[in-house]
Amino acid sequence: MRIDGVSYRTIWLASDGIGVEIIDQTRLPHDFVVLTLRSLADAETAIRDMWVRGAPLIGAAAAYGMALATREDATDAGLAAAYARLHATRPTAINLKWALDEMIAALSPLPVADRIAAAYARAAEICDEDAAMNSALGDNGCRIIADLWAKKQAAGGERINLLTHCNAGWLATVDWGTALAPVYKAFNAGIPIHVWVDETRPRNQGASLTARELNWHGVPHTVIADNTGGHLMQHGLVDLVIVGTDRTTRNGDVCNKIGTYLKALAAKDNNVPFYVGLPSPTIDWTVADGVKEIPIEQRSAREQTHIFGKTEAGTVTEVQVTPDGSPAVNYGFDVTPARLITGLITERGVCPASPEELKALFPERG
Ligand SMILES: CSC[C@@H](O)[C@@H](O)C(=O)COP(=O)(O)O
Repeated sequence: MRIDGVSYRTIWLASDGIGVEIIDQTRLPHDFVVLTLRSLADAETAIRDMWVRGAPLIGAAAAYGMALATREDATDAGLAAAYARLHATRPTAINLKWALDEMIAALSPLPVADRIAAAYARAAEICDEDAAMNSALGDNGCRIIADLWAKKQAAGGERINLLTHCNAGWLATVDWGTALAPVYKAFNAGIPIHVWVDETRPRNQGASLTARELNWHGVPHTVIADNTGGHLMQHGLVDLVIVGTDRTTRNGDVCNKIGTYLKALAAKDNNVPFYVGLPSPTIDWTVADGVKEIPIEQRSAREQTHIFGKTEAGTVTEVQVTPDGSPAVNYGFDVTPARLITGLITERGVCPASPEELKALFPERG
């Protein structure tokens, strides 16, 4: 992703070869701030407090967290303690556990003295693999958009209108994004595309992050209140929905940011195709029924009762939106059952959301 002519990933090794640099996503969209993580504790805080967020980026940050941890204690006991601390930071995105397991598999067989270098090497590989998978799934999703555009253009349409929820773009991954990778590929290929951006209360990942990155890339978009999508679909103003996912079960149930399920219901009722973009580390092969089995993160009620914004004077500040004393609850995710999903867009291709089709695409895992 390029910002003001400079190419960025969302996470990279600092020039000293030790620290890990990230973009502080809590400061976006108003301020672009790069932070350096120097310890296991820094990585833990960065994930838990959502300086970095989005399933694939959480996994990449956890991998580098393990690398930082090896500098503090690379023994088996040290690795196990680091695994436990990082694993406890956020419960829903399965990429976190996937990346930690990858790191343990790479490090455990090695002598302790070799583990620091190996940990940094595997973390860098995980980042490269994420970028490559997302690029490939972007190509696969772009073909869906191109087909829809060919039909719409033949019928006299002027542009493709795509709706997305939360931020499943470049900022949620190492590069490209998941739901937004097909958008960037389509835009780069000259397909006229416009994105309806759900604001995504309570943390506003749509309004603050998706809008920010589409804006950086020059993709036409419009931010909408979370409840607007159904109305737009009823009036033919949405050609397709693409969202990301924090965990997809082997049956094809999709867990994603709270509110995704309601968009899928509205899409089904209006015959709007509803797709999910996901790199394969987001599939949890150990889980079948997403509603019953996926742990749903509950975050601080303050994220619901308060909101950040920029004043006319240019100061970023937090204000309270609820009356004093009103309780609030903050579920982070919900599960969209496979029956509501048109297709899963992966790095290997697009498949219906079913156990048989997922297994056929990933025979070595299923
Ligand atoms: C490629 S990202 C897919 C999901 O991780 C994304 O849509 C999402 O729900 C992110 O949630 P967040 O709570 O911001 O980490």
